[in-house]
Amino acid sequence: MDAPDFDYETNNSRRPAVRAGLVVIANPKAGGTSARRLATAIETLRDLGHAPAIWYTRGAGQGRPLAARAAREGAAVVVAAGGDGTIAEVVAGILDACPTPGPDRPAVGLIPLGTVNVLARDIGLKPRVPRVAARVLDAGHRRLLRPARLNGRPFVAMASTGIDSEVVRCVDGVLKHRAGAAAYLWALLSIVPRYAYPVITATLERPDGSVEGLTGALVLVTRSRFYGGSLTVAPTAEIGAPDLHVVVVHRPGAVALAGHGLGLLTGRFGRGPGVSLRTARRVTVEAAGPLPVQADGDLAETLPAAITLDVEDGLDLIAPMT
Ligand SMILES: Nc1ncnc2c1ncn2[C@@H]1O[C@H](COP(=O)(O)OP(=O)(O)OP(=O)(O)O)[C@@H](O)[C@H]1O
Repeated sequence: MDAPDFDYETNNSRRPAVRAGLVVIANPKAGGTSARRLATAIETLRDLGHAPAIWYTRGAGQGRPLAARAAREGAAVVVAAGGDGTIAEVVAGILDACPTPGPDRPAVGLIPLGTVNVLARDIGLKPRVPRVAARVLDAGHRRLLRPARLNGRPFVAMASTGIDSEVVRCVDGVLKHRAGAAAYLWALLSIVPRYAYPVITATLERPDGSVEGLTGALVLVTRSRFYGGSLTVAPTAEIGAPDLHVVVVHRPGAVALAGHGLGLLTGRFGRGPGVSLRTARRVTVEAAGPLPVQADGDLAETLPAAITLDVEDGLDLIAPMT
């Protein structure tokens, strides 16, 4: 991202959240972000009568304490300007500051400026159209967002382990910044010839109280119906629903992978054999080794992992009217 258009000292941290109402937590390193787009969103908000405070992150993980501070200072809406990783940090910060549901818990808003932006796409908010994002924030329509937790850490779109977490581990940050989502495809193509498909076990606590064990080469637990942009992976998943959606890809190998890729592109993913789709309240994921786990596009953990959903974690998300 270019140097921010805003005066750093004036806009970062000086304006108390309670007077600003809207606090924008901006990740200046989010892929595809440009200072111009963020500035357009802020200008539009100001034209609409808002006086947002802009707080830039200065490093990975900073969105969480900044959002917690905004919530503690009385912000009505904490806006994540960035991608899914930034949204997850902002949500985590809000939940840190306001662990009990109630009117004091601020809503979360989005200015989607990331590389993939799964959550924004899921709610019908086009990435990188800053004026529209600002108008959606101004309109203030709310819907429920229930994040899940990966070993206690909130995520908003999905967590997974298998070849896609290896892709996240290997993706070239510079290429991601320049080429966007194509960098993930490039990383995938470079990994496929040498990838040793692991055996991953997922133990699901189903909504009816039963327990089911599934084994596969890739396990994905999602809040969103979308994957990698707007590709439908779990058609009945809903970001406010009280259940996790679990996708287990059973068959290892490049041919099976190509078939699943085609299924995603044609909207037929999961209809054939080789994939299980389930709902669950809690998922435990294990493998023989410490495989990487990605959450919302960032490396988050290594196995073993427990993925949970607590209905108390729900918060309002400012979203377009559907
Ligand atoms: N100032 C910063 N410098 C370096 N990294 C940062 C900074 N602020 C945030 N980050 C990290 O950048 C990571 C990626 O950010 P984010 O998810 O917003 O963008 P993205 O990866 O381009 O988008 P998406 O997740 O939608 O593909 C997050 O894990 C976050 O912790």
